[in-house]
Amino acid sequence: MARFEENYEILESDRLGRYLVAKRDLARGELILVERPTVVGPHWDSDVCCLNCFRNSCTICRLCRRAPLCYDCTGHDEAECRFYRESNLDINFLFNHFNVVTSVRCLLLYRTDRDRFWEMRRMEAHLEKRRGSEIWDILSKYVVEPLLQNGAFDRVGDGEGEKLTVNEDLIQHCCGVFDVNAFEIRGNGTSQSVQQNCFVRGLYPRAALMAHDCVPNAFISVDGESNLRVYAAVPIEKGQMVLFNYTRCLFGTFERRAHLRKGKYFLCTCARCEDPTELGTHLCSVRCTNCSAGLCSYYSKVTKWKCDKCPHELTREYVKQVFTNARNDAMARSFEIPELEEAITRHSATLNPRNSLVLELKQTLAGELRNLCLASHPANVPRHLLQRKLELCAELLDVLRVLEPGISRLTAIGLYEYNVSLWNVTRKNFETKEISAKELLDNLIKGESGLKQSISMLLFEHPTTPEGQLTKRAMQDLKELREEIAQVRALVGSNLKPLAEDKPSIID
Ligand SMILES: C[S@@+](CC[C@H](N)C(=O)[O-])C[C@H]1O[C@@H](n2cnc3c(N)ncnc32)[C@H](O)[C@@H]1O
Repeated sequence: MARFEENYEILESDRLGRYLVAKRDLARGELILVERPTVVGPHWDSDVCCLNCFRNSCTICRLCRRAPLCYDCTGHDEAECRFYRESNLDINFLFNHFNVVTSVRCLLLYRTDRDRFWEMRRMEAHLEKRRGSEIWDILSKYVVEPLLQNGAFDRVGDGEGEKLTVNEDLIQHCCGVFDVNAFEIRGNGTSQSVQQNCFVRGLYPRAALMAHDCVPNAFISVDGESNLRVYAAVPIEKGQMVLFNYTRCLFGTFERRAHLRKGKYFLCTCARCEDPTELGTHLCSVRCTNCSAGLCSYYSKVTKWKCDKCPHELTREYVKQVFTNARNDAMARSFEIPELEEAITRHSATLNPRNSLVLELKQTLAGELRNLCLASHPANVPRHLLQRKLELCAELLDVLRVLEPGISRLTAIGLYEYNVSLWNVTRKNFETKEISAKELLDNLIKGESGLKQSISMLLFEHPTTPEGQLTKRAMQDLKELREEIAQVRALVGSNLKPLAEDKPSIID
């Protein structure tokens, strides 16, 4: 891994703490670093699951007689097994207190890898900001107390010289380090069917040094062995910070800032957060009630909702009400297409068609249309629904171009969905003779180019993740699309007509 050190250096400032900076110009898609995890473990709030693969557990380890395992796994980490075996913990301890698993793993580093233990101790946990907070009290009850009351760590460090004093602050530090720094691990190689309520996270001390920005220039992927790779999403010049988005790209500024303040303990002041229009995307803007052509955005310096077309200002109460209405609808999540359409129309009128809450409804709608297409043959899906999916994807891609430039998982998915819909709509238009064979060919070629662009981004995803599965499907689609292009090209070339009647097989 040493060779990656020529890619970045670690700097430090009062505001950011430690952060990564490019040591040389990095090209789009270039690998910046690879890191194996210091600790991988379930979120403290997860359901009981296999300690080896995080799938549903149904048995226990034959050696320590405490660790939950699944049918396929015969053991778990050796040091962890020894720890539970030698402890005086009740046989049901982990079933009653599964919340402790990841903290125990952090503490066991003291036995297994002292350097990594001290590295973990050095990581930012925001202990003082968390002390006495709601999360502190919850973790005291569910993690700290079970470990201290049961004397679980009385013997850690025995036989290795120094004895580790495990107290409340140390356990809270382990929890804080995970909350502030850990990356989610989705469907890694050993946990293909990770159960719904087992949220697995990994600690990567080097990658965790990336500072946050709401428009990142780097992205990550995690492979089947839980190794994490950091890539440049766009070209990064020497001396620029390597920036990762800690929160959700399509959240509006209020939600992003709240999420970062609550979970990462800082107020984000990036260019996107400081711009009332969110770089022109208007994700947080509300339609003006005076001129209706204008959009009102929040100017935090003067604490006012001001219109961009007229002198009108909205009251806080009004804005709060329209946001609450839309949030309630987004949370209620009706999956009926007509109801989603109705909610989108209603909230577009008060917020705006690109407001993050409306976009959330649109994403749900696009997902429903996608399910419909998957459940039936494209030929049976009404054209107006395919056309609607196209519009929704195009709108989402427009926003992503600004907020997640370069290589992006969301863009890759959007491009895939857009181009598959384009393919299907084009076929239908040709079937009904609304377009010529030449236009069919042009659109198929356009779809091929979009699909290739999507695959070029999806290829960064590990095969066992949902996006990895999508890559496989997209490659198969590309193959079929190319075959179809070859057939249509031959027909256009030989000038056969009328194509729709003579060659229905091409579009079936
Ligand atoms: C994952 S850690 C990053 C490493 C950390 N800077 C360190 O020294 O260990 C996240 C923490 O870094 C700081 N941080 C990261 N990005 C920031 C930003 N854009 N503005 C302010 N603080 C930031 C915050 O303290 C945040 O809780």
